[in-house]
Amino acid sequence: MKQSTKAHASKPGQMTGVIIAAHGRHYLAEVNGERVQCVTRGKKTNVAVGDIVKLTATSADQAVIDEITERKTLLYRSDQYKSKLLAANVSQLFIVVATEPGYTDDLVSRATVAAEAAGIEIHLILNKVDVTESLERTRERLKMYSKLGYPVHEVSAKGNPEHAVATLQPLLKGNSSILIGQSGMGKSSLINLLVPGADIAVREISAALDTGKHTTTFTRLYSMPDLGPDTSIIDSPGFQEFGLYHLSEGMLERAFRDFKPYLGGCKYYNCRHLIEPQCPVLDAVKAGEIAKLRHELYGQLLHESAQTLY
Ligand SMILES: Nc1nc2c(ncn2[C@@H]2O[C@H](COP(=O)(O)OP(=O)(O)OP(=O)(O)O)[C@@H](O)[C@H]2O)c(=O)[nH]1
Ligand SMILES: [Zn+2]
Repeated sequence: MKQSTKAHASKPGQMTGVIIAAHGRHYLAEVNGERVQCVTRGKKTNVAVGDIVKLTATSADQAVIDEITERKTLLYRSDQYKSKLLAANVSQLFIVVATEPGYTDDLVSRATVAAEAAGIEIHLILNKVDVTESLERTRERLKMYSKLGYPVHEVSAKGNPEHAVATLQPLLKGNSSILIGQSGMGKSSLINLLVPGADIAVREISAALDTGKHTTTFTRLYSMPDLGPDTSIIDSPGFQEFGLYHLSEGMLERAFRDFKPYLGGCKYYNCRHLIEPQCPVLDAVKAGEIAKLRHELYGQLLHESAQTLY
């Protein structure tokens, strides 16, 4: 999106930075390669990792956030009560799954729906392909996603790290990406391969934000200057749930890529594709063209969307 330079011209003393970590109302921004602690004005917590912000310095290494510049994308989750910003301005989402332990289709599919709704490209990474016993079964399960057009990249962070880097680096180059995954899939192992020094950076960020022992519970952004000036990767904590209460009915049906060919053909203009007669979406589920799992998740998300209290 083109932005008028005038609207975003900096005031005297103002700096532009990117938010690289967030913890409560405390943020860390990177400004010309330097880290600056910053806070919002008032009680606002509407800043996300990846946001480009205008800052005014309050001391040598502290600042206040004046303005969030227009976001290209915003990825978020939500529960009944409020939404939780995951990342701003990312162009692609990598969902890490593994041969072992097993991943949950419900969570993977919810992540795809969130990304589709936000206009973010989706890739899956199948890690631990060295675990051969469960490889074929996992590949079979993942066909549901490759059929939707989401690329699945096979790697082994531990078994063949060079291959993992060679596979993923070209995909990251020039893009801002976010990695998500359930605990145990090997996301940290992959981040450490892709971002040498990530461990040290996490400790430094944690100290700067004063998060104490909770070193892995916050989202952080790593610039990857070796891959170009606009390359970055966001690491987010593992998750057990992925609420999407914020998506309206209309947004939901469009966020299911598999529904697209069938939308618009329903007998009733306000068809919810649940029990209505003459619904091509339901026909496609019956015919096996849309996976049952995906349609069930759609039904569940519609239900959640009706429960929103905010
Ligand atoms: N066999 C095998 N094990 C791996 C591979 N990658 C990671 N692991 C192991 O899987 C376990 C989990 O890896 P992590 O990188 O900590 O996983 P994570 O997804 O960051 O998990 P959390 O830190 O719990 O969020 C560790 O014991 C790793 O050694 C792989 O390619 N093959
Ligand atoms: Zn319908």
